[in-house]
Amino acid sequence: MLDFDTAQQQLAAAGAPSGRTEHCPLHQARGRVLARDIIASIDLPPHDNSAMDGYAIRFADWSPDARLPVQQRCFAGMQPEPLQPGKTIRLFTGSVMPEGADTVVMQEDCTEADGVLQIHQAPAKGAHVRYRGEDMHSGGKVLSAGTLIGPAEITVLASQGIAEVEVHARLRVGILTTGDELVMPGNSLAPSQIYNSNGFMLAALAQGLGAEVSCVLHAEDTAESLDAAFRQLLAESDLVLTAGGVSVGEKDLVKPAIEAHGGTLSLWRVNMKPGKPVALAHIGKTPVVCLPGNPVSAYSVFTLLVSPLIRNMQGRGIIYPQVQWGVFAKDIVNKDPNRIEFMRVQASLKQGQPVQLSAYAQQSSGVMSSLTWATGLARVAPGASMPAGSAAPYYPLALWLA
Ligand SMILES: Nc1nc2c(c(=O)[nH]1)N[C@H]1C(S)=C(S)[C@@H](COP(=O)(O)OP(=O)(O)OC[C@H]3O[C@@H](n4cnc5c(N)ncnc54)[C@H](O)[C@@H]3O)O[C@H]1N2
Ligand code: MOO
Repeated sequence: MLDFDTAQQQLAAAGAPSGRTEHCPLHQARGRVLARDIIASIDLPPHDNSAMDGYAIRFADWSPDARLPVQQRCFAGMQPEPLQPGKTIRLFTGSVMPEGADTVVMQEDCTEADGVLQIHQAPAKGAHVRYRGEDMHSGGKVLSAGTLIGPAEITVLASQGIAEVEVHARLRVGILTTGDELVMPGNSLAPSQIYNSNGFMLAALAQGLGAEVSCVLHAEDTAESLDAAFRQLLAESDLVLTAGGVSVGEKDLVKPAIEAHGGTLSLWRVNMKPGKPVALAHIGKTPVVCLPGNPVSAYSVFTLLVSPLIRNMQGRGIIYPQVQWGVFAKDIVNKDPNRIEFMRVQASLKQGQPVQLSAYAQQSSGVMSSLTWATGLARVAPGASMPAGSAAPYYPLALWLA
């Protein structure tokens, strides 16, 4: 059996970014991946300015009974006059600091009457001033190529006046399910049939990572149906995912279909539970990853083994999200002596305590209800007995499926 961490690294390296990039308007950039470093073209803030509604003074002019005539009212967006000695300039949050002023007194700490200011609270020198370039410096790198663009990155890009960014072309993922027992949701079920959940699940998982789903196909268990499906998948996709039908059963037609398209499939038995059977092939440059048919197994394999490959092919700088730690709320046993168990767990946080991990009662790979309940996967070594309170690596789904 292939070691889980080795399998994760080998799969992550099974594909590369296509090199195709495109220009994307900022309002459509959320979820895209930067293709180039972003260098600041302006200092931010671009000038010293006030952090409060108040008055600009020269600190040296202040004394408990000073009376400072108001020289100018300077709103944000106006150019202030140089501050004359012994005077003050009325400012608002974001107003440019006048030349000669070094301190802002907030309006709650003073009173203005008949155009003269009296300050009741001793100011601190330099108070409430935001300095030019204290946030970003012209010429400095503000974002790196490979960054996933979210609201924070969009804020930074907009603040630099950037309206359009160069991003990696969206990764196109094609999905194939197989199995004659499967029926599409929306149809009625005959005896011995079940609904096809893997196709919808894998599409949603790929979209959740920011990939574009090029097609979701279901092939009958015949060579012709699979051949036609692979033709379409390969024409439309950068990465192909299949679910089911590649382990040890007798009706395994996925492997010959891949071989018929010039791929060589290496079937791995990865030492993970759920999710042992995983296969990888390349048809031309296109990686094809075959996931187990059990939906929970396919979900776990996607999360832990396929998501790093997708991030890598998207051109992202971080392909392995953080693995955190938690402690089990109850005693846990992994009865399998050979496979690492990735248990569906819910994490909860209480003040001053380590993250508590509660395992779903039913850990079988057929139990899909565990997926909506879980916040992550906890890793338990083969054969390990973990008394309540013992620490385990925790893979948060919020990070691993993003
Ligand atoms: N004799 C052995 N049997 C099995 C082994 C083994 O080592 N020896 N491994 C087990 C493990 S672990 C898994 S996981 C499964 C994987 O089987 P396959 O990947 O070949 O998948 P199938 O046999 O086609 O299906 C398994 C299961 O999942 C259901 N399924 C398949 N596709 C879908 C779908 N799109 N939506 C919903 N459910 C789906 C299918 O009906 C089966 O119940 O093999 C074990 N057996
Ligand atoms: O590994 Mo299978 O995925 O246990 O059900």
